[in-house]
Amino acid sequence: MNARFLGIAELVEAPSVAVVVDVMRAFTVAAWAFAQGAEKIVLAESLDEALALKARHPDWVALKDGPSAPGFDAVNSPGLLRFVDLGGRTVVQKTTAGTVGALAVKEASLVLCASFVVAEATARLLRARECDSVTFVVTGEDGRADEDLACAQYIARRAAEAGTDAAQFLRRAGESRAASELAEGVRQGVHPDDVALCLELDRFPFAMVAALEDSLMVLRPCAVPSLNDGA
Ligand SMILES: O=C(O)[C@H](CS(=O)(=O)O)OP(=O)(O)O
Ligand SMILES: [Mg+2]
Repeated sequence: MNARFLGIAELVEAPSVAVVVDVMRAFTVAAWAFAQGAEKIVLAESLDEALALKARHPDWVALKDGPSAPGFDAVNSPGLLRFVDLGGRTVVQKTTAGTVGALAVKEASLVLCASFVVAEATARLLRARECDSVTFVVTGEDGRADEDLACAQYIARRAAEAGTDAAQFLRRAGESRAASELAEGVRQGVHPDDVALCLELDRFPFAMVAALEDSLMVLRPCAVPSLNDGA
């Protein structure tokens, strides 16, 4: 597989296949939202758009990163979201890096949103679709966030060879600036378990596919056949 790793600002043309990586915390949170029963996640362009969507659909759950704010129902924390029943709900998510990265590749023919908790399912979907050229979007810190780059490199390796060991990639993510900032209370809207939850390898068996639906970028879980199913 031909893999390239780009920051959001380096995306000059729409890739064919994009894997948008945000370990801490947008796409760990998104996976937890699906685990808690959410039907879909609308990725909002701005806080104003998130609030406008919420106003139009009062039953939707509006989620932002940083501290909570009027009009929003939840923050971008897996540790907090794992206790929320989202059965059948639509979540609207707006964050600094992850959602921006996904919206930057909305013209791609296949967009996967990923983190360590869905790494194997993401790699397996890339294999199943026989994707031989994949652009990994490293969303954090202008493409230099090591938790995102490590996860992207791990998924790329797993997509090419099933035997890759995750330990060194998880160690890099655990030593990243984002992990330190979350642990030290620099970031807001944080639960003490957030870093550990973001480093849980393959916590969930699904990948996450984003696609345009009526001009909104919508993220949905995607079941991936397990190895035992012959994939
Ligand atoms: O929620 C996060 O961890 C970050 C935003 S900040 O760095 O905490 O302000 O957003 P994300 O888009 O999930 O990287
Ligand atoms: Mg991030």
